[in-house]
Formats: sequence, structure tokens, C-alpha cells
Amino acid sequence: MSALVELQGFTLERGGQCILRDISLAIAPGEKLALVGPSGAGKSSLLGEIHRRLGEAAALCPQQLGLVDALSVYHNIYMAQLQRRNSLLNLWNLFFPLAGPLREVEELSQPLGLAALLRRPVAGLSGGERQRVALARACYAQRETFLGDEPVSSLDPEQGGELLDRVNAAHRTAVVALHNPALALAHFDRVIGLRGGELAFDRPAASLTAAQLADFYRGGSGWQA
Ligand SMILES: Nc1ncnc2c1ncn2[C@@H]1O[C@H](COP(=O)(O)OP(=O)(O)OP(=O)(O)O)[C@@H](O)[C@H]1O
Repeated sequence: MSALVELQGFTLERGGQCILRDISLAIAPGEKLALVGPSGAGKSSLLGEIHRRLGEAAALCPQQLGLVDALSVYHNIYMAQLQRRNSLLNLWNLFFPLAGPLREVEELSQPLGLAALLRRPVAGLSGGERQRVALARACYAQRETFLGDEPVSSLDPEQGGELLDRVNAAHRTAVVALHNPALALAHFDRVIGLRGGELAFDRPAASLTAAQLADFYRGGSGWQA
């Protein structure tokens, strides 16, 4: 099967600094892949490059969330499908939510614990609630591939794991940056470790242990691709 995304010796420079160096990897359709690595390792930059290459085929749940504070939870989620309707319908929906999308968003929001919050402006939500809104918006885009940049970092591990399972079930392919090694091992097939902008390892999750990932985060040696 041909790769969904393939990088060969990919290097990225920003502001005169090399932030990804000589990265080679291929992601096949259907893979569930976790990106791990210490802060500043290059996870967001790599996700950004994958997103750039996949374009409309992927939905990104960004680390900064990108929500519009003044708008309701419903409208923030609806935004994922803005381009599917004309401006007049989108304007109408701003004041009088359209029955179809409202029903879809209500269904999507239920398991995310957002159903009771749909009319609330996101400005007043907690960090975890905001993160779930961003997750719902990315899911409502209904793309083949989900790209998440620490999408459950504000949730407790149990809820985070449950939502990662939902995201994985709703998308053929998922690439998710995580800081929680246990979540990476429990919910993904493959784990890629980045350190200092370089690929440190690329292994099946089943071949890794929590202790090994803890060692990787501590900066242990012996982590070569
Ligand atoms: N536009 C930019 N200009 C200059 N440096 C940048 C730019 N974007 C990212 N960097 C640098 O590249 C490195 C990798 O950043 P990136 O956000 O990809 O890391 P990360 O692994 O996602 O980190 P975190 O876990 O903290 O989110 C960092 O040192 C960061 O400061």
C-alpha cells in the first residue's frame, strides 16, 4: 500500500535555526501513530509539515486550540464545516442554528461531555472543556486523517484515553503528539520519538515499555532510529 505521507531526509529551518533535521518516515493509511518527545523536540513542527502535505484530507486539532472566544460551543464546532455551505446559510446559522448541523453537533458533543454547554460562549469554559471543543471541531470536519497536537493534555488520563479511542475510531489514520507515554503506548500502534529536532526512534508501540519511554524523556542514551 502506498504511503499517505512520506518524508525523506526532511529538514526544516525557521528563523535561521534548524528545527527538524534529516527526518525520514512514511505513514501508511490506517496507522495510529503517536509522536512523543520533550518540549521543543519538534513535534508540532513535524505535525505542521504533515498537515501541509495532507491539506484538506486531514483535520488538525492544534495546541493553541484556535477557538473564537465570543462564539458559542456550537458555533465553534460548526466552523469545521463552514466551507460546505454558502455565506448566507452560514450567516443564518449564526443567529438561528440550522436543524441538521445542530443535530449532528449535539450527537458529536454527547460523548465529549459538551452537550449541555452548546449555547455557552467558549470564553467562559475551563481549559479541559475548551480542549474538548477543539477536539469536537476537528472531528466534525470528518476528514480521513486526524492530526492532534497534545489534544488531551488538559484532561485526566482516563478521560483523555477514552477520547483518544473515540478519535481513533472516527478516523482511518491518526497522528497525535502526546506528552503522556502511557497514553501513547495504550492507544497507538506506532510511536515515534523526537529529540532535538531529530528522529530518535520509530517503533511499534507493542515493542516499547513505559520504563523505556520514561528513560527517553529523562534523556537516556541509546535512542537511535
Ligand atoms: N517559527 C519559528 N521560528 C523559530 N523557531 C521556531 C519556530 N517554530 C518553532 N521553533 C522552534 O523549534 C523547536 C521545536 O518546536 P516545536 O513547537 O515543534 O516543538 P514541540 O516538540 O512541539 O514542543 P512542545 O512539546 O513544547 O509543544 C523549538 O525550539 C521552537 O522554539
